[in-house]
Amino acid sequence: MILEILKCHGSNNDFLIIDEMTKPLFTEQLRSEIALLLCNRENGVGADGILFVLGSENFDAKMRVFNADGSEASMCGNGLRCVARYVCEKLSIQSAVVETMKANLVVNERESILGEIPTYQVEISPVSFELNDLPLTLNQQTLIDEPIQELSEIKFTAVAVPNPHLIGIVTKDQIQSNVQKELSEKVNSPNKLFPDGVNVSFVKPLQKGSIFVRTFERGVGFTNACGTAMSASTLVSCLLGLNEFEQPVDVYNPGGKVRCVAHKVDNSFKIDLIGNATFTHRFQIEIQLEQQVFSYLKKEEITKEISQYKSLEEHSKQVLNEWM
Ligand SMILES: N[C@@H](CCC[C@H](N)C(=O)O)C(=O)O
Repeated sequence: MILEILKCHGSNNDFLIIDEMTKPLFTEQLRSEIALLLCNRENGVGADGILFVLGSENFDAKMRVFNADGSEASMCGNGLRCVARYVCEKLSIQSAVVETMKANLVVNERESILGEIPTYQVEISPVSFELNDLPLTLNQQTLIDEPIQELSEIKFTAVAVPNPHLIGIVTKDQIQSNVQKELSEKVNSPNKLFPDGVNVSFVKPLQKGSIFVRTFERGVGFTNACGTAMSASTLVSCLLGLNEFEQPVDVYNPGGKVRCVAHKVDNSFKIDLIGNATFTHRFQIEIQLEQQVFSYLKKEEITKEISQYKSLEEHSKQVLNEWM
């Protein structure tokens, strides 16, 4: 089978987009196997995940997200920005609704966050602090800024947006230590607390209106950034009084920077995630699904977009050098 693949990234969290809008091409099992084969950084194309873009009966498109280990996730914030751009450009529209596993989400083209970098805003919702929704097996209903005794002394907040996140506000020393890796590996191996695993973020407040977030992603490991994690971290920083609801928060990450706005209406929450949607490569591959092998027929690097994004990487590095 011959496949066209678009490689893209949001904050250097990179994905392969496979277009199934005209008709579904794969079974569930095959999507998982393709993710394992193509995301491999040694002998695959290399990516943190695959975004399958499908047609939708009631909305503009549907997104399915598979992690590099072949597991499916209910949501992907950085990936949704890339899918937003893909769908808007394909349908010649500036705004769309994309169906995801648990919600139909509004996405919009936005003015660039720096230079001419293509920028999209996506809605991150639904949000739940109920432990059953992650799931996190503890004898309580929610976990807001509290340590989990079995894990560590760090205080965590557990939130589903709707994929599961564990967010800890930490010091610079804790970010630079091995603690996050050890703890994340524990909760993403078979364990009683998080039967489905969890994305673990360490958050360092920088100054009012800006935070740094580093995330160990379920199904991948440390990535340059995780969009749902940065959204969840912004929300938690507002809930704990470090930042303000309805005000933009600059979220720095090892791959760049995004802007998030957390909204609270009565007791329900949602977050806007605004950031780059950069297309870096176009590939045509021939894939033999039964043998699980592939070869390249065409490779094209989109150099203009790769160099446009460098300005944001530089800006982010400079800011982090000042503050961290
Ligand atoms: N990188 C993504 C999240 C991808 C899914 C996550 N690893 C999970 O399993 O929940 C993002 O940008 O949100």
